[in-house]
Amino acid sequence: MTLFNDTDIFTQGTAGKIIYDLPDGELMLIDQFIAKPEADLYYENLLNQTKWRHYEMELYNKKCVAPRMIAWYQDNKNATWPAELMKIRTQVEKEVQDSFNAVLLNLYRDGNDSVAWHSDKENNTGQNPTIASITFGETRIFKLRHKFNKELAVIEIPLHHGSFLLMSGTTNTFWQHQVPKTAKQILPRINLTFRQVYQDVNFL
Ligand SMILES: O=C(O)CCC(=O)C(=O)O
Ligand SMILES: [Fe+2]
Repeated sequence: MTLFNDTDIFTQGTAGKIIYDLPDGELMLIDQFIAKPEADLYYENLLNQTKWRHYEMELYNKKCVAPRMIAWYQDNKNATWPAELMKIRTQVEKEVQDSFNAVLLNLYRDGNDSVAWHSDKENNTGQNPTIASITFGETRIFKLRHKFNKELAVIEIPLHHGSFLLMSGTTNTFWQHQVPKTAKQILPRINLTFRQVYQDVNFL
């Protein structure tokens, strides 16, 4: 017998926009960008309807499987975008006043799933990409560290259900980010990162 829905326990931060005073970058957070009832529906839909798959990558000439599941949509490439993803993309584009043509979906099944330190500046997103990140489900800590100035403290941002984080300007040139593992017993978290890509992305 289920006494409550999983989504009942997902918390949202205090509504509002935070613009971080980030040296060498631009970072903005909007908690409750997507209101709870809607965020709950998106969570259920994306969790159950997405064709999640493993992401294999090469690390030091060895094949590894990333500790999370992924999916990828790109205009004019694979399958058409599901209606829910398109709705979120439109809402994000309206807020950012910019357009995106691709989205990477990440599923962190539990506390063992994570993403290691990296920058999103890849060949196919050009210099200084704008990355718009939406979170549904369990809150996880998003960390940022400066690549060169080790005197700057690591920044820790809890990304709540329905939150929106925007990394722009030179953020991805000067900063790396990660979502560390946690020993806590937690439910899944879904993260969507909308991007503008200039070439075919073949890893997906
Ligand atoms: O899950 C997150 O919040 C970050 C995901 C990420 O860094 C990425 O997809 O490049
Ligand atoms: Fe990233």
